[in-house]
This record gives sequence, structure tokens and C-alpha cells, in this order.
Amino acid sequence: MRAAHTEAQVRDAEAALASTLADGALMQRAATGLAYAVLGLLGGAYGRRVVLLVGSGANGGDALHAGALLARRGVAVEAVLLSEAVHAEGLAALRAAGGRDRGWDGTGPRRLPDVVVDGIVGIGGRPGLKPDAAAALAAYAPEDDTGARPVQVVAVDVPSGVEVDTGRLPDGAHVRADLTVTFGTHKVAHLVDPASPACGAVHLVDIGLGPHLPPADVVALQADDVAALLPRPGRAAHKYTRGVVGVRAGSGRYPGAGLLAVAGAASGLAGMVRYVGDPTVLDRVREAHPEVVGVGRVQSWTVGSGGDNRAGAALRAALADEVPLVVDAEALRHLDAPVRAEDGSSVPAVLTPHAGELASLLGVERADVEADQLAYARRAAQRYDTVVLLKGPHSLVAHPDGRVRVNTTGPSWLATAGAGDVLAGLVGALLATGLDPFDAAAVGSWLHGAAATYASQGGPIVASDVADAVGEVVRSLLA
Ligand SMILES: NC(=O)C1=CN([C@@H]2O[C@H](COP(=O)(O)OP(=O)(O)OC[C@H]3O[C@@H](n4cnc5c(N)ncnc54)[C@H](OP(=O)(O)O)[C@@H]3O)[C@@H](O)[C@H]2O)[C@@H](O)CC1
Ligand SMILES: [K+]
Repeated sequence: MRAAHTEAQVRDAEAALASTLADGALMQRAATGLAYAVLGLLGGAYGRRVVLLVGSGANGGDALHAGALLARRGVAVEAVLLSEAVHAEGLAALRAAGGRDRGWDGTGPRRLPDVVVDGIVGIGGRPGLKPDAAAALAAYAPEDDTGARPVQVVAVDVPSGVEVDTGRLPDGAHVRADLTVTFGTHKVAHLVDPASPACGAVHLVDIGLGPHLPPADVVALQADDVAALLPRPGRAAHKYTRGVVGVRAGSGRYPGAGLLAVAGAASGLAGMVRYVGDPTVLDRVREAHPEVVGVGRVQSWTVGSGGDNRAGAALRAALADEVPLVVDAEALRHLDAPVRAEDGSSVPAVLTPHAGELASLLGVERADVEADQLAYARRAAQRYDTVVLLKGPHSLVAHPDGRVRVNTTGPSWLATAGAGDVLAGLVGALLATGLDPFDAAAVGSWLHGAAATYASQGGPIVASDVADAVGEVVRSLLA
């Protein structure tokens, strides 16, 4: 499990740990990890050139101490001091090691360095960059029109300027890193979009914080977590004990969506799949999936993918069964908040909106949801009193109690028509096996992304490729 903590949680843990250590020991651990990560990126020391952009806080102190270690290894290190007052011990260490420093006077370098280390601000930073910091960054790590750079940027702890606890980006400038070296635990911004792409690859340095940290509210499941949650048929299993998933999706207008939701549901995780809906879709489902049957009892429903104006009726019929259900696409438009069966009892559900659909659910603008995904996913989970899976490059699975699981699997090629229909079917199958909605949504989106990566191999895919690859991913997890 990759855990992401907030600034306050990190500071409390740091205080508890620091009280057991000599002064400055934690910063030394952080700076050493940072320096070795930079050396790895440089591929050597002699002849390499590193510039440190140094702000007023301990984040700049990390950069200066790492710079001292790099200078002792033979790297040419120059610190650009962006504040009158920088970390005094760090600066003394850099100077003692033979590193140079200068203030920022608006003039850039004669020759660009190999790596720029962003020690402008860390978890103590306010959003955005001050004009001097933005100007120094542009001078030492210039970007062309496509955003390409001749210099690699390593962020200390977090890319300066991003909102650490929310994953939001500021209105103005922020650092865009190739590598972020963080300490003790991940921060929310490392996992949550739109900030997470600004982090580049994230490298975690263990500084001993672990025992002092509380359980994280924001986590990303890893392969071993997913393997532990996967349903496995017991020796005495038969198709009904493994769970039956029903699909009410697709329409005369969008028959393919019904087929794809069935393909996701028919990944082999549940014991049986039923399709209930448009007769023309049913004929095509039977052709493509001869094992799929019609009306009967189910342990879960997937409703709405590719639906038409009958999606509301399909949702009501599914809710009446009072089994767990996935509510997707068109069916989302017919939901009441909170999600309840007709008799008022609560029904375990997973809502699977994309940003536009989540915006409609909450009566806000799509752009607002995209800019503040964590907050809006949590708000929807609370308002609808159910699990919400907000689809995107890093999908979020939000529980009404505030916990969030971020999905980090899947290539950009997964942004393809019908991928969401496959996901809805897959999560429905996991619900049928007995996983609770929070687990089913998180495991389903992890498998969906991993299957896309497996199918893609770096190239283009279509949605049915993803469904076809789920079995292979499950096999490798079980191996
Ligand atoms: N916690 C841990 O376990 C460990 C933490 N460690 C390290 O400490 C870091 C946190 O250090 P920190 O608390 O000193 O704050 P930090 O982020 O350096 O800067 C805050 C200062 O910057 C300023 N400032 C604010 N916003 C600004 C802006 N937009 N643009 C420009 N300036 C801005 C503001 O000053 P002001 O402008 O208000 O005068 C404020 O004083 C952490 O990220 C990690 O790297 C490791 O060493 C060891 C283990
Ligand atoms: K930083």
C-alpha cells in the first residue's frame, strides 16, 4: 500500500521522531537520500553540473545539504539563493564542501546545468511561485513551446507551488519535475491529479517516520494489496456460490456499450453473467459471449453504460433487488441522493462517473471537478452516501467516511471509447463475488488499468482489448 499523508500528519510525526534524535539528523537523512537520487540521475559525478534553487525554509536546507554531499563527490554545484535568509547550516556545509552560491539578480547561466534541484518550498509552501523563483526556474530549466527541456528537474519533497494536501495546481506558476524525491511518506499531491503529473517519477526516502504516522486517508493499492483482496473460488465452489452479476446496459442506440459491459463482467471473476435489456443487444451478447444467460437471480447489478431513456427504469428495477450495484453513465442521471432502495433502505453501490458526470451529480462545472478531484469525489461520496469512483488518469475511489484510494495503474492509451463500460462490468463482477463496494471499486480500477498496460505494451488499444487482458493480469497476480 502506498500511503499519502497531509502536511499536518507529517509534521506531527516528524516532531515525535525528531525528539528521539540528534539535532539535524532528520535533515541529514533526507539530504543523503536526495543526493544519491540526483547522482543516479546524473549517472556519475565528475564533470556534472547541478544548480540548486534554494528558498527560505527547510526544503532549501535539504537541497543545500544534498548539494554539499554532491560537491564532495566531485559535482560542480551552484546554489541560487532566492531569499535573504536561507538555511544557515546547509549553506555553510555547501561552502565548506566547495560548492558556490549566488543571489538571484535576474541573469541566467552562461551554460545550462545537467540537473536543477528545486528546493524552493516543500510542505510549508503556499500555492504558486513568487516572481523571482519563477524567473530563476525559467532561466535554469528553460522549456520550448512543446514543454521539452534540455535540463532535468528534481523536486525536493514536492514540486514547489503545487497544493500539497489537495492535489490542486495554483493559478500561476509551479515546478514541473522529472523526479520528485520525498521523505518519510508520500504526500497527497504525489498521487492525486492534477498535481501528480507535475511530480514526475516519485522516489520515497525512508527517514524512519513510519512508526509515528497515523493510518493514511489517501492510499494507492499496490499489486500485493490487490492480490490479497482478489476473490478465489474455494474447493466446493460452484457458479452460484461464486456470484452472479447482472448487466442492464446498452441500448439500440449504443449496443456496443452493452457488449463491453458484459465483456468486463465476463472476465471470469464471478461465476455467471446475466444480461437483461434490449433484445437486439441480447442477440449480439449471446453471439459474442455464449456463456451469458438471461433473466434470473443475481448478486449484483451493473446498470446504465450506453443506456438510453430507459436507464431510469433499469436503475429502479436493479435497486428493487436490493443487491449491490454499479451505477454508470446514463443511469447516474436518475439517482437520488442518498442512494436508497424504494423502501428507503440503503443499497451498497459504486457510482462510476467521469468528471463531467460527477459535475452533473453535484450541480457544479466540469472544470471545477477536474481542478479539485479529491474534494469533489469525497463530496459526492458523502452526498450520495456511497462509494464513488471518479474516472480519470488517476481514478479516485472515495468512501463516504472520507477515505480515498487512488488508482495509479493504466497507460494514457486507456483513454479510449468504451473503456468505462468494461470497468463498470468488471466492478459489478467483483461486487457479485462478495467484495464490498470500496474494495470492488479499487480492485476493479487497478485490474482495469493493469489489463490496459498489459494489452497496450506501449501501443494503442481498444476497450475490448482491456476486457480480454483481465484474465492474464489476474493469473499473474495469483502466481
Ligand atoms: N517534515 C519532515 O519530516 C521533514 C522535512 N524536511 C524538509 O522540510 C520541508 C518543510 O520545511 P519548512 O517547514 O521549513 O517549509 P518549506 O516548505 O521549506 O518553506 C516554507 C517557507 O517558505 C516560504 N514560502 C512559503 N510559500 C512560498 C512560496 N510560494 N514561494 C516562496 N516562498 C514561500 C515561507 O516563508 P515566508 O515567505 O512566509 O517568509 C516559509 O518560511 C519539507 O518539505 C522537507 O523538504 C526534511 O528536512 C526532514 C524531514
Ligand atoms: K520543492
